[in-house]
Amino acid sequence: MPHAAHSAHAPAAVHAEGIVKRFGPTVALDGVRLTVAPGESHALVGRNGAGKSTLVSVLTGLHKPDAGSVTFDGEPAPAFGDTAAWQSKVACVYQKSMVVPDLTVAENLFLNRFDAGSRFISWRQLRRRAEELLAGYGVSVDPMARAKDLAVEQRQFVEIARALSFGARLIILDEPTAQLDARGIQRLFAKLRELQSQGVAFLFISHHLQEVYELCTTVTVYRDARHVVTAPVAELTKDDLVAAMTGDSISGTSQWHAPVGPVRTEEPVLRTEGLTLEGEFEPLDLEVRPGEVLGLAGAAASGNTALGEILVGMRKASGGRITVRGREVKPGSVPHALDAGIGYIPEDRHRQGLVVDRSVAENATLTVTDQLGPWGTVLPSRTREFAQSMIASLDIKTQGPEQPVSGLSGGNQQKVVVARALARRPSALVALRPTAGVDVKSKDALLGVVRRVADEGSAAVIISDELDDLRVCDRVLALFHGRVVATFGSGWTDRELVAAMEGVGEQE
Ligand SMILES: Nc1ncnc2c1ncn2[C@@H]1O[C@H](COP(=O)(O)OP(=O)(O)OP(=O)(O)O)[C@@H](O)[C@H]1O
Repeated sequence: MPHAAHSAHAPAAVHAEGIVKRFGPTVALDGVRLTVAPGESHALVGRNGAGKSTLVSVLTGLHKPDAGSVTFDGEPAPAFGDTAAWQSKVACVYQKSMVVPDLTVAENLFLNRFDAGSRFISWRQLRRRAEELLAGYGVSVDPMARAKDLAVEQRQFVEIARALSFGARLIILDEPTAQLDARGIQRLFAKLRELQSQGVAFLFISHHLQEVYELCTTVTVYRDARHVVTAPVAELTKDDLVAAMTGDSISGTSQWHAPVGPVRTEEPVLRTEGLTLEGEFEPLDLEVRPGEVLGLAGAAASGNTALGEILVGMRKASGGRITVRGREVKPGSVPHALDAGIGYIPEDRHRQGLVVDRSVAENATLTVTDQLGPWGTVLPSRTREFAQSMIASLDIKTQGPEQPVSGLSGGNQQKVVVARALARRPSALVALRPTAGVDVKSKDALLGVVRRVADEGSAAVIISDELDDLRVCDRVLALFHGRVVATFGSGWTDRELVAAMEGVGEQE
């Protein structure tokens, strides 16, 4: 090998040096570096807006840096715009799928890959080639299955196999576990370790520091567009890592539990009676009192998400009813749920949350325009003022209320979604996995806001499988296969709650 003469080590899978990237007045990357060794699993962590996604765009050829250099395997990165050449070096598996849902796995694997000479490729041939390719990477997925019918981690395997088949030896995973349950995560990690042993390198971006410790050997921290530290994971405690991310030393907050308050006797704000959705969850009577945060814990297919979607009017129950402060809510209608006082923090900001080309201020006030001026007029000053208070209380990193939401980092966009839900001062706040994609420190701030909404007399429901989300709850119901299998006060241990969500908890 040409490089071997110079170094005992193989050249880095990727080496980036002095990378600068500006968006107008924003410096998204300020001379950062990153080196990932072959076969290494390297974590990149940082708070929302630190520059992680921007670096990924630079490393995958989507953004041209204003300064700096990138090499793959010791060779200069391909020319900007030469997509095929970039594909042979690196690929990123995003939270949002890049596969075409209606096509089969085989078709997705070979999409845009037939040269003119192979126009008449037969289905049988396509299938055989797909089978070989998948088997080559130890991926057991039916090549004839439609992509949309795959489990999330199977879809990720297909995307990884596709990238490797182009020759890439570096795979970037951007929050890959966001939509996976505990078993899915273990299957994904097992596959990543197997590929790593074959020399494939991974750059792993996650706000779940626990996963960083489980999977990665090295970690790099960025803060405010700058490189802060690169170190073996084993040499940094979780507190060190958080301190590097935030620039100060905070600790212990994630272990915080809601204090045990007095038993509340007021009439419930939110109540369900016999609420059910056939095939999703069994009839359920819930009562959430003023000042209470109720957690609905459950893994994928537990029914907790369907229940949340019914509470906020996105789906219609097959039986039962919902009342807010004694008033029945018309089923299956988001506007009616809003009118009844139900505020909603959705899970998927890309689809349900925002009008991305509008400003932070406009998005934050979308549900309250009737309160921002007399007779239906919207006073810009009032809108700005309201947005500014939200930016401060949720710590939204933005140039100001006028900045389009499209220019915010993912986690900061999620905070705008939260601001919008809070704007109406809802009687009952329903949050679906509210902190997905939000950094550790903002997570605490955001959950603190939910807690505060309740403390001021509203009811709140958090639907999640994230233990940190559930820690702020006064009471947690664990759902498994559509049934409540356990109820916890605020003193549960991680083990017992996880066990209940996995269906092995003690029955009540
Ligand atoms: N297209 C864009 N236009 C303007 N500003 C942008 C654009 N993309 C990113 N930025 C800004 O660059 C900075 C870095 O954003 P980036 O998305 O890289 O952060 P991140 O670390 O990935 O955050 P998150 O954890 O929230 O995803 C932020 O201040 C963001 O507002």
